[in-house]
Amino acid sequence: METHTSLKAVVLPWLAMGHLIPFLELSKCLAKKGIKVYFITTPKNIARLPKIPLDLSSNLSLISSPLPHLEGVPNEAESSMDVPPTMQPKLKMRFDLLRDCTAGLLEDLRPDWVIYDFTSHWIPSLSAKVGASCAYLALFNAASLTYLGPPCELIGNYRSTPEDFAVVPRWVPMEMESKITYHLHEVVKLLHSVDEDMGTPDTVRFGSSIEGCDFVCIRSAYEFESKWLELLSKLYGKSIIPIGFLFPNFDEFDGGEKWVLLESWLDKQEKDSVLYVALGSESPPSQEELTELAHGLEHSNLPFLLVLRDLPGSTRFVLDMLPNGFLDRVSDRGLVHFGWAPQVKILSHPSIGGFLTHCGWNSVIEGLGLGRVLVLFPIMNEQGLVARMVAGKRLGVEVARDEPDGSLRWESVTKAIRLAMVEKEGEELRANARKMKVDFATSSQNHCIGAKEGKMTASLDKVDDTERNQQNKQGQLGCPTGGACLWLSALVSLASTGY
Ligand SMILES: O=c1ccn([C@@H]2O[C@H](COP(=O)(O)OP(=O)(O)O[C@H]3O[C@H](CO)[C@@H](O)[C@H](O)[C@H]3O)[C@@H](O)[C@H]2O)c(=O)[nH]1
Repeated sequence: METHTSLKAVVLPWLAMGHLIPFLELSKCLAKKGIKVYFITTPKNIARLPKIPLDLSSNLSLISSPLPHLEGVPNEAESSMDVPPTMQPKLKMRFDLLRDCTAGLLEDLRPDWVIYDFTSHWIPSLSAKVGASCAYLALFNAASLTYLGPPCELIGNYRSTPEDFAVVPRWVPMEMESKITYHLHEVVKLLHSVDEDMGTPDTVRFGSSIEGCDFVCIRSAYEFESKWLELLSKLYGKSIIPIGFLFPNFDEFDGGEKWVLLESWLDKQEKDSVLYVALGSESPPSQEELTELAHGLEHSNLPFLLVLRDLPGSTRFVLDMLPNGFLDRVSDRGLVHFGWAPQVKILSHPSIGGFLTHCGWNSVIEGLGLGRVLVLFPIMNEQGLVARMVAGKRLGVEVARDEPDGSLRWESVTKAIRLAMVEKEGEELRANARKMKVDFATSSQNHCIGAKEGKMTASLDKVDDTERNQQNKQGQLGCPTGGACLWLSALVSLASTGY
């Protein structure tokens, strides 16, 4: 195995479980390659992460960086799952207060590379000060990122009305025949959640992160969305490295006592019979959504495992938001789990057949990576775009909502669940999803077939630095300069050879 013992990388994810987990997976890959990795996050988030495998602990250090206080954010809130959606922008402002402390750490650690998330769009200038190169790790898929647009569009915020967002963007060529766009009601909801006084908008964070980096790593693969990856590279004017799906190793997750109970219930169910229902870490359903979801599950007459968490900052228990008598009526075939659930372990159980998901990219990867057919139930962020992409690939079915207001009826929930899980017309979806397990497994093993099959790997070793720089300027190769290429080639070889 090729190793890179002299290289150091600092990794700085956003404070959200859906970001901490894949950043940690990438860190583990790099540590396996002999790169010394410093993973920076807050104390509470460190405690939430799976244990670092012993054989990697000498190369992978978790650095605890306490969050400074910010008025209006509870001191104990260290992750997006600790605050309601309305407080997310404030949590980002609190995260921005880590800038000085991060600058100090970079001075001390003197890394070759910094790998950062969209929230820390201030990393490129800090990296430059210590002579480090930087890579932005994008955790959306390429189709969604393409829809969001190039950095100038994101920073300029040129799309301003809901209607602007409900059409396929002008930079997506007609021949792509894309149907990936937001529904009007999704945009209205998104725009309502943006408060002008809440610091740097997400669009600017995304745009500046893309603009400032030496290259973009993306959690996807060429086999899955080659056309989107190619278009995105053109749009960004720099190359992007699809690093594969970073599928988490579920053996490393300690399910604890919760898992013992869940497993014993799952063991009693028939193979492929149970629908797993979970809505991620930061997308709480509204009262209307939860009511209709519960009635939809009830009327489906199928076994299910529903995961719910209390809304952060709310005085109301989520249990009290369920319809009266629901738990009793479904007790013979449904289990409701309250609190954080060992999701990857659950999804890997043979009795799980399908996954009703909010379409967070991690959940979609985890569901498809285990061959589960998806029932697509987007709630916020880019999730509507993910739902349309996955439905377009015939890997799942989206729960229909009423236009124009996006209201939900339990009948649509029941219909989508039954189609995906048992109806004859859903057989193609189930077969396609099962096949994805094989595709994702191969891709995870190889850690980014995309890069292997793409132009990057081939080009890298053949061009010298001058040529690279020229190509880089033209946006053809996107290879960072000088010694940085060493690290990049480590990443690319990691991508192409697996570990
Ligand atoms: O009870 C739980 C809840 C979540 N998870 C894990 O937490 C992660 C959740 O990630 P994801 O499914 O992507 O959901 P969110 O964290 O809610 O997603 C945020 O981050 C994603 C990646 O950027 C975006 O696609 C979403 O829109 C955004 O809301 C996954 O690994 C889950 O396995 C658990 O293990 N147990």
